[in-house]
Amino acid sequence: MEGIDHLADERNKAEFDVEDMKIVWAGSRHAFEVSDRIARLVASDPVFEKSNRARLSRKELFKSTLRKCAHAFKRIIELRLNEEEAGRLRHFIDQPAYVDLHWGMFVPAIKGQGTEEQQKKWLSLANKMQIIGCYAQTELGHGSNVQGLETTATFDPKTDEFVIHTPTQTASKWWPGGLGKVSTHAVVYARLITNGKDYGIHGFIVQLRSLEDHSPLPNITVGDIGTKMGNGAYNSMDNGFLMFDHVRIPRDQMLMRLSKVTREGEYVPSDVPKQLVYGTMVYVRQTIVADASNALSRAVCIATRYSAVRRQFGAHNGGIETQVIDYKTQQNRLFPLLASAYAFRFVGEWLKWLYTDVTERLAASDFATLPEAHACTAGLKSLTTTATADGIEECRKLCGGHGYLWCSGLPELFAVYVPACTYEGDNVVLQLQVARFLMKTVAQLGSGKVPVGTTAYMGRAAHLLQCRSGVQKAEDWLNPDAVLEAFEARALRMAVTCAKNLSKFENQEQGFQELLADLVEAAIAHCQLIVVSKFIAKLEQDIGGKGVKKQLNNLCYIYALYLLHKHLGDFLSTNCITPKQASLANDQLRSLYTQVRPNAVALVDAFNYTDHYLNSVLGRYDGNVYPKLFEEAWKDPLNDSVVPDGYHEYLRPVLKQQLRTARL
Ligand SMILES: CCCCCCCC/C=C\C/C=C/C(=O)SCCNC(=O)CCNC(=O)[C@H](O)C(C)(C)COP(=O)(O)OP(=O)(O)OC[C@H]1O[C@@H](n2cnc3c(N)ncnc32)[C@H](O)[C@@H]1OP(=O)(O)O
Ligand SMILES: Cc1cc2nc3c(=O)[nH]c(=O)nc-3n(C[C@H](O)[C@H](O)[C@H](O)COP(=O)(O)OP(=O)(O)OC[C@H]3O[C@@H](n4cnc5c(N)ncnc54)[C@H](O)[C@@H]3O)c2cc1C
Repeated sequence: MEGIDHLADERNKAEFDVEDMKIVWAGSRHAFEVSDRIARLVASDPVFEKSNRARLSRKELFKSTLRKCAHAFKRIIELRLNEEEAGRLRHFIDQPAYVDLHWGMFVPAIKGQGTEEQQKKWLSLANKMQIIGCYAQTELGHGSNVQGLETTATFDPKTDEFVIHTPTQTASKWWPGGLGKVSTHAVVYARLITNGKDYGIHGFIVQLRSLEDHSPLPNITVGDIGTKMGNGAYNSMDNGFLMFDHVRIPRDQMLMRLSKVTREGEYVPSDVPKQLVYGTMVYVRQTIVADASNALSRAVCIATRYSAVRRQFGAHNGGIETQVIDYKTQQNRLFPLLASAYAFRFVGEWLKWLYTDVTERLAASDFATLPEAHACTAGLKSLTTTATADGIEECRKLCGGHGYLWCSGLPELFAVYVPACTYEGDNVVLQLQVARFLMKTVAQLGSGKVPVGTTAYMGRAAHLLQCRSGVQKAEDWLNPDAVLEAFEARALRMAVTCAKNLSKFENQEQGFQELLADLVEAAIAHCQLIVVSKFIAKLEQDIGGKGVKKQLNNLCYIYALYLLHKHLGDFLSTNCITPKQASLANDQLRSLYTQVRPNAVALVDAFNYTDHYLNSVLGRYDGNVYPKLFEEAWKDPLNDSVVPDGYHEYLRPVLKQQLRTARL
């Protein structure tokens, strides 16, 4: 029935003020108001309709994406939206597109690596979208191993130009988003060669297509790499391939903020760490962490509302059946994901602060915190995207059979999200960066250098290596010190064990390769500690609103104790806790699930998602699932006719054949 809120009873049960929680989730009242206004603007504009995306051919989908981007740009100008509002607009349009790479990587790469003069020239064009750019780093043969890239940029002093060339097939650029069909320009990463010497990977601005008719410029071969996983999903993006046949660009199109090539061809190395050439990746990894909570909360919102609507078993004497959300198994799968969504929100906020802080320090030539910023962005990108991709799939299963329908919103969300485990650095490769950072930190313990920031706990090694948890009853697991100590001791002990095992190898690099799997586990333990500690730190802030802090407290301990339960092997094998304490943690977890249960629907309402953004029949705000599932089914092209196309050619002859055979 239209107009009825099938989830009203659930909403009435809530023990906190949802409106206040919306502000906490958004980050501030201002952020909430901007998001709310822009989400409604998108939802009410027919050009941004997306419910039929799965039924479009790739070409139709791509053209509709171009239309949406053009319309969005028009609205941004008409409504004079600022940068923040424009970013929210793109977010709520919710269709991967070339603009993501233009604004998300091309512009930041120029900002981070271009000189002031270069920024002035290129950003004024890019900001008005008079040129459209992408980030062309990955090649067919190398993605993770950036130092292994093969594209060359050879300086020609005769003409004061670089010659950009693709020497082999594996050197072809492959994957850059926006490259395939749209970008007029790219920041191309290539090996800089001058005076016969290879100086490694540097960034160059290269024009790819004519600004008159969009055709590729001479000696450039460019196209789309093909259809990707899922219907709709990431197929709105033109990930591309690109080959150069001795393409010439002026010398001043090398991004020269960090290092330079003079008119004479002399290479002038940077007086800042060369790793700053990777700065765009640090920036984007930070935004990916901030985005993980968006994707996970969206899936959790769908699964929670549907779990409250769906009933199976448990009816007695003709009574009403049990809501599946009341099964402890459902809660044990769903509530840790709800808690993770909030946890990732807060760690994302903190990482944004860390990124801003390191950027300011770099501007003042203080490079001390760069390794930590790299480790945190890499490790948290890996941790949050892995958990989010797995979490979306778990939400699909939590919705039973109907979760597998495209109109549940979950299959497409998964297909769009899962490459986040690979792009901006494969998640295992990134955890190995964290492991290297941890091994360095452990090696320095006792040298007088005090670990700071996220590794400060390692400075308390004497205590953490021998302490035993003091937990004696289930409620003790709600003590932040008890939780933090267990997570710190586990992370430190795993890192120290790896370091000890490494020291048994004569060749450290060989040892590192041998211990890769353990090192990744140690890195994950360290990153989980960061998330837990930032959630606990959030609770120490002044959070107002009726009952809001209590709910966040419950979610925080669900997150921590669920991790403890999931990684029990780590905690027990490192003697951080006893089996009895593990069992008490489980008791506490069950109690927290009971406390969250009446608030579950309100906790997902606090995400403030419009039905347009969710695009899910199962996650509808009003919970009116069943009639809408039918409506969706009737819309399917297969139901356009009662007898399907192909009946006369392929079905009737078979049926007739069977008839004849049966008569024999
Ligand atoms: C909401 C808005 C969102 C906008 C964004 C839209 C998203 C759109 C979706 C997709 C876009 C996708 C884009 C891409 O995928 S772009 C390509 C990304 N590619 C990668 O991430 C490659 C992964 N590989 C690497 O990052 C590196 O090569 C490495 C980390 C694996 C290092 O390899 P290695 O060979 O060991 O190292 P090096 O010799 O190169 O350097 C070692 C040295 O440098 C330190 N270091 C490495 N990376 C960084 C860094 N980023 N910052 C600072 N320092 C770094 C490393 O720690 C070593 O330090 P040392 O031990 O002290 O020597
Ligand atoms: C949707 C999508 C969008 C993308 N957009 C862009 C873009 O805009 N611009 C761009 O330049 N690139 C882009 N990429 C490319 C992306 O950055 C790379 O695919 C990514 O960095 C992973 O590199 P790879 O493909 O070389 O993986 P590989 O390194 O080949 O990984 C294969 C396997 O090897 C393992 N492995 C690799 N090295 C190690 C190691 N040292 N130790 C242990 N295990 C290892 C990995 O864990 C993985 O299991 C995109 C990719 C995707 C999927």
